Amino acid sequence: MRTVRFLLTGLGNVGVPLLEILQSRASLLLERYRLELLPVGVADSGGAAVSPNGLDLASVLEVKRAKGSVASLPGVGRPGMSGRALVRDVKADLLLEATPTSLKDGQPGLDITRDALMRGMPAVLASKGPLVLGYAELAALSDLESPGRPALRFSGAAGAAMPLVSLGRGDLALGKLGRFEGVLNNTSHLLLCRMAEGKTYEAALAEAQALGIAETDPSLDLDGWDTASKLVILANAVMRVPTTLTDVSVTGIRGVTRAELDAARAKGGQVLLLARGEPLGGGKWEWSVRPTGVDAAHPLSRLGAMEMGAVFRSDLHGVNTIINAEQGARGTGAAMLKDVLEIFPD
Ligand SMILES: NC(=O)C1=CN([C@@H]2O[C@H](COP(=O)(O)OP(=O)(O)OC[C@H]3O[C@@H](n4cnc5c(N)ncnc54)[C@H](OP(=O)(O)O)[C@@H]3O)[C@@H](O)[C@H]2O)C=CC1
Ligand SMILES: N[C@@H](CC=O)C(=O)O
Repeated sequence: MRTVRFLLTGLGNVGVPLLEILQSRASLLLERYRLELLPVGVADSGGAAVSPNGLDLASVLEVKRAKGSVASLPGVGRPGMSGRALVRDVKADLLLEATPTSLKDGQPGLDITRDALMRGMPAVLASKGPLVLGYAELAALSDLESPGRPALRFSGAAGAAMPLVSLGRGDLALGKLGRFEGVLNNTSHLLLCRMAEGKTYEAALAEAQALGIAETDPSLDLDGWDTASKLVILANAVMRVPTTLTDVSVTGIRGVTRAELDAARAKGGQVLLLARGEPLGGGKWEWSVRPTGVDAAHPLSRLGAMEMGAVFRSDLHGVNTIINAEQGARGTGAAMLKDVLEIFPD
């Protein structure tokens, strides 16, 4: 049996289900992969909890379900201890990062991830900020560009449970990729669908928040920036084109009218917040995110309210369309654990 001691920063809609999966699948991990994942440090906005022998998952989950901080846990709580201090001071084999995304400075995830990689600790990210603002730097610090450096994985950041990074980087290897299209943000898609059904914007956003899929700052969803972030991550990691947010033309869903929604539905399609990458030749691509009316012939035209999807076109592999129906953020936790299994293969 192998024991991997891990740190988890961020214990919200993603971090909590991740720990729940670890609890419910602990015996499967042991039986199938001979792997024990031991939480030795966790952090939220109030501080941290640390135990070199392993934290009691039930107590961590109990305090988070009660909306408390792990810093209050008797004996192990460290009020005010930051995620960065956790990575610096606690001996561990792996970082799992799920703090809120900031597209202004990538923090706190960017510093936390950089510190972990520089300490030789592999990192698995759900947060997008570090990748969107620091992809080149983090790739150079990790196995993505520097063989022998610690691993950096981020399946959950670029499409939650939809395995876009694995498909694009792995299964479509050697293909010359053509136009990419994707509905990469569940919250905005749910809002567009609910508005087409006659629901209010506010009610639809409340539904997304109750499901745990809206960003901590939901304007990232509504204004297209979460979609653009995922597109930037895919551009760098899958299309392998150095790309930043300033390369993406971004329009969110706030200006979409009921008439536009009705017109698209009348043609058997719908309005999608579509992320698009268009190869222009010579290694250049055009990137955009904008509400787009698609007709019935489009591969994503029948996407349900709780679905996201993407279309990869490759000269070797043809057209691959992937659609994922998800209920909440649990799939992101599962995607992070898939990344862990990739880093620590049997
Ligand atoms: N929700 C989803 O479906 C998905 C989310 N993501 C990404 O995953 C990340 C987490 O999302 P989500 O769980 O929904 O967000 P939440 O807002 O639900 O949770 C964020 C967590 O981070 C903690 N936190 C906030 N600031 C700090 C800090 N400075 N140091 C340490 N911990 C901190 C919060 O603490 P406290 O508990 O005290 O508030 C909370 O536990 C985001 O970057 C998001 O973009 C990726 C894919 C899907
Ligand atoms: N806010 C995002 C969560 C996953 O990245 C979404 O709604 O898709």
